Amino acid sequence: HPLFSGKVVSRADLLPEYDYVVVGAGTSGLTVANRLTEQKNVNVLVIEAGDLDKNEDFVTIPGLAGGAAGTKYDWNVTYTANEGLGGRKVPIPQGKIVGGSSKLNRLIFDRGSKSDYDGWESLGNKGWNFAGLLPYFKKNEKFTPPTKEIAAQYDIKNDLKNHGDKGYMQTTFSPFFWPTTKNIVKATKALGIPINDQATGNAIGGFFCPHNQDPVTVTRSSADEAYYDTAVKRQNFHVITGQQVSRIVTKKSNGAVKVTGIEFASSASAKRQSVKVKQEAIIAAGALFTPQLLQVSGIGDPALLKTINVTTVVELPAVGHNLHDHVLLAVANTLNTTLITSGSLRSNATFAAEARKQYDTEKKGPLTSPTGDFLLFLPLQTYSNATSAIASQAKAGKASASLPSDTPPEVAKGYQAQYASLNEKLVAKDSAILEIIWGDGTVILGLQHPYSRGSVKAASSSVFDAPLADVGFLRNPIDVALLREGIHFARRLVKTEGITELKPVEVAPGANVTSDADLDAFIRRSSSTLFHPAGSCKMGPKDQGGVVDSELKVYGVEGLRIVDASVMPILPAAHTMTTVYAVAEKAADIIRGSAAYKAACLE
Ligand SMILES: Cc1cc2nc3c(=O)[nH]c(=O)nc-3n(C[C@H](O)[C@H](O)[C@H](O)COP(=O)(O)OP(=O)(O)OC[C@H]3O[C@@H](n4cnc5c(N)ncnc54)[C@H](O)[C@@H]3O)c2cc1C
Repeated sequence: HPLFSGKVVSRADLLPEYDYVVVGAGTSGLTVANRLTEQKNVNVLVIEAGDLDKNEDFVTIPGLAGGAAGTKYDWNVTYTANEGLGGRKVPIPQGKIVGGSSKLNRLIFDRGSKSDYDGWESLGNKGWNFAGLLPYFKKNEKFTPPTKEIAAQYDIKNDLKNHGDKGYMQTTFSPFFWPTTKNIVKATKALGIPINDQATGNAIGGFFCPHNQDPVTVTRSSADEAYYDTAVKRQNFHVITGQQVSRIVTKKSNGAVKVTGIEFASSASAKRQSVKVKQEAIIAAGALFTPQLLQVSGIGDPALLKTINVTTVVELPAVGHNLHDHVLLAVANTLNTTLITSGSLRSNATFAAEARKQYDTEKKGPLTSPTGDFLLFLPLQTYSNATSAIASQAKAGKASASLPSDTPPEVAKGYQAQYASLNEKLVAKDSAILEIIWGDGTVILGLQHPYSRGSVKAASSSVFDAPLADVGFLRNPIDVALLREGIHFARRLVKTEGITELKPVEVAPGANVTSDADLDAFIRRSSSTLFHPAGSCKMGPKDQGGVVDSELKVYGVEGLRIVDASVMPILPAAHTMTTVYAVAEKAADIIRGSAAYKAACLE
């Protein structure tokens, strides 16, 4: 085809012009593109840098989930050297594939608490609260309750009114739980921690966690199976793969800047090609690549743009700031038990072969489980006795301790409001500070409301040079204190009835590591990512560092919206995929309610 060198997946003809061009066929991009093409008079092109997968086992089989990280389906990028981690560089997997990171992830499908989303509204985003998002959480999913056996064994009850049954995303519980899940549930009860249903807005305490997997085929349900497969036969839904968007093309007239096209290429040296945008460009390239694309297109901080030789089109210094991510820290124990554990899949070839046979023939057994069947999301006062000491430390501290030194004033002002909200979360009972993922002796701690912030900066004027993403982990020492308390809790947990019978012996950091100084050194030496970068083009008032308004429109540019993880003003205490889908479903409704969309439908 004369217009492009990549592959148009859905149709052989790329049109010169589309109503909507979506950048990135990932979790959010496919959701929005699917919903917009439900109206057949509107046409949409999705441009994706990666390719379609070939249904490899590591993509489809729940027990192998996460296996696509580090492959050609991953951008294989790394956060920049992190001062708070002693200069370490932490790899951050990001999907480069149709389906985006929903093809790489661990299938944990959970919502945050009501307080998390209500907090978005309090930061100046009208209508963005739990009640406003609930219809979209439901719209996304087609929920199937657990099998009778699992429900009975674990006493899992789900109120179906909190779930969707018509969505494209298949969600259910895996039909196999690793045996020591019973031990962690028993210990949770012994500690007096309540077990709730995460879908209700009360994702506090313990909960049994659904996964985005199909209950019949027992394979991953990603944005690809859910939103691409169901839209691909529509004549008005076009997808082109293997093409990286290199620039958002804009035009200035009468003082206004308007998007007119999208430019793309298959490689840094390939010829740039472009399509025209009739109504809007919708950016869904993820929390690291979306701000980079804006910057190389001249939308960002003039000081940064000057250093990379890009002419400023729209002055928006907040682009790329407020990047944050959940911090992961593992406290590891060996177990002495006759129960089978997930490590057997790697260490015992006979066991692994039997598990594979069982999966292939019956769709049962260990490979149906991505693990993470039971999670804990704990308020500070549930896992620590140091709440008032840490709350005083935070109150006495300066918000600026969380921020890079070159933070623009409006971003710092917006963060001041976040800091106040984070301080409230420290003492709240309805806000989780720490996640615990039990992995057969390994207690994974996930810091849910980190104080520290970083930024994404384009490294050059070329989108083909990986962006410089400084996630700023542990910049603020409060984050270290919250994790230190987490280690103390992990130790208490394994000394609790339920876990004691597994005879745990701590191997990392090791029982002899007890002083604050030694624990802090371990934390800085070992922390990494829980894979949830967000916030780098946050939704919020412009004078508080917002990049998009509450309709997800980029300030100062007509015809440009962002719909991915970068718009979250502050991370919820939850894994991020489910929230990304809800935001994208809501985004599609916002766009469909717009005058431009309605006018296009009438044409
Ligand atoms: C290893 C891993 C494990 C995770 N585990 C979980 C989990 O178990 N549960 C959970 O809830 N969350 C999990 N997450 C997080 C979750 O998957 C993400 O938050 C979510 O998928 C992000 O969606 P998105 O739409 O913002 O970006 P993505 O889904 O990453 O989509 C972005 C898309 O844009 C494309 N793109 C980028 N730049 C360009 C460009 N210039 N031109 C064209 N295309 C471009 C990318 O290739 C990609 O396909 C995990 C993530 C990872 C990486």
